[in-house]
Amino acid sequence: MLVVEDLKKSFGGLQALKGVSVTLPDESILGVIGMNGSGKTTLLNCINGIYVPDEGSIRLDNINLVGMPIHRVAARGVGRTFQVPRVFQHMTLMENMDVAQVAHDSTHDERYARSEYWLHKVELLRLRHNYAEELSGGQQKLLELARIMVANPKVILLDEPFAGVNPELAQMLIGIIKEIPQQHGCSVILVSHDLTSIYRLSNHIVVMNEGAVLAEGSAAQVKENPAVVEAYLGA
Ligand SMILES: Nc1ncnc2c1ncn2[C@@H]1O[C@H](COP(=O)(O)OP(=O)(O)OP(=O)(O)O)[C@@H](O)[C@H]1O
Repeated sequence: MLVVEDLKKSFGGLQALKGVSVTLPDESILGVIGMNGSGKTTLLNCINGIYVPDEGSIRLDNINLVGMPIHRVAARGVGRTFQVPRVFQHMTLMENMDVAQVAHDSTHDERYARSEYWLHKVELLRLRHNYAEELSGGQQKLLELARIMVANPKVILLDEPFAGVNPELAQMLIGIIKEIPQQHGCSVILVSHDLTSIYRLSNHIVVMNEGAVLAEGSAAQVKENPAVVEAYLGA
């Protein structure tokens, strides 16, 4: 379980997170929505160690991640994708997948099989010897997801996975994300402006507004919350 408590982060005079608390139970999907600039990406950046929060705690299975460098947070089982995918452009897809498993105590054959499994899942296996730079933007997002999943994470943080992805690939992505908690024992924090996908996928939704949690609950609860409708959905 990932528990974030009272997280605060400022950039100069701007308070991007004003005391945010969220809980991600095991094998679940937490959707995070909110207007531009409400602090969603900053929350992810604090969780995976890109930023050190000013205050608050982030505990994964009771271990505080605050202050850990990014690679150690990753080694604890936190995977992350970005709004603009960060794959290794000048490596082949298989090399990208292999790099993600360097810390793993497994044989070359085991790593190869896992790489093939995930590339097959995201329907990129036929391109496994191509360079990542040859992929479309949407395919790079799929590769990035495959690359974090091949490392066998406990928690993945997905930042706008559907942005810039064509509808067909987005449907495939939704299907893959949906089965990750139960099939792979991994929880998901999903940040997206795509409300339809958020409502479809999330067990619980947090609505952020100006660096704070404005509301949370099920899709139905969030949709009916007057504060949410006024501040966000009705905007
Ligand atoms: N490194 C940084 N330096 C200065 N300000 C930053 C930095 N990162 C984020 N901010 C500011 O913090 C606030 C929250 O930004 P953040 O990217 O977390 O919002 P967001 O909800 O993810 O927005 P969007 O939906 O547009 O991606 C914004 O005002 C942003 O300009």
